[in-house]
Amino acid sequence: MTAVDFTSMSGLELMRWAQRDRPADTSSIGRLIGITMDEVEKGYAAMSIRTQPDFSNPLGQVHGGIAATLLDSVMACAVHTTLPAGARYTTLELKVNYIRSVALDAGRITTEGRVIHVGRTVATADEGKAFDESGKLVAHATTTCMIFLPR
Ligand SMILES: CC(C)(COP(=O)(O)OP(=O)(O)OC[C@H]1O[C@@H](n2cnc3c(N)ncnc32)[C@H](O)[C@@H]1OP(=O)(O)O)[C@@H](O)C(=O)NCCC(=O)NCCSC(=O)Cc1ccccc1
Repeated sequence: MTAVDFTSMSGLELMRWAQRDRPADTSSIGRLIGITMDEVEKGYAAMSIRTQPDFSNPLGQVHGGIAATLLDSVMACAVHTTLPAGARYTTLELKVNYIRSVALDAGRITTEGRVIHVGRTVATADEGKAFDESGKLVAHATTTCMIFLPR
């Protein structure tokens, strides 16, 4: 397998690589719960997931952590698409509103994230939105990310 030099890729190049070429057996939270990276543009990302019985909370609906994980991921990746090669980042804060419960057999949940602001040390994103298969909004979110630019 050819080694990939992540430090030489811009955030957008890295996200496009992750969408297109990342080996399916690479360990990640995305692989564990089945997140698909559907679209990546500068300042924008879209991801989806198929609901499964193991997502159940004790109330018999999809656990809120699934939407939170998707929304955290999609907004952070949207931020990442704006960063130069070698920059790192992390989520500082995440706020999720759960608008509708998601049934375990709901099917595919799609999410989108859009960047609002990218500064030297802080980035914010919103329009972290999650929709069910009928197009109904099930959750929305905002985030603040910390950026570590290369020295
Ligand atoms: C019900 C409410 C909280 C408030 O709704 P409002 O905004 O005041 O009402 P609105 O009239 O605008 O209707 C909006 C939609 O809600 C539906 N609906 C309304 N009332 C009821 C009702 N009484 N019963 C059933 N459904 C009701 C209504 O039909 C409509 O849908 P539709 O347009 O027909 O398709 C809603 O926002 C919601 O379900 N959020 C998701 C919460 C969620 O899933 N959290 C994550 C899981 S928690 C977790 O995992 C943590 C945990 C771990 C371990 C153990 C335990 C927990």
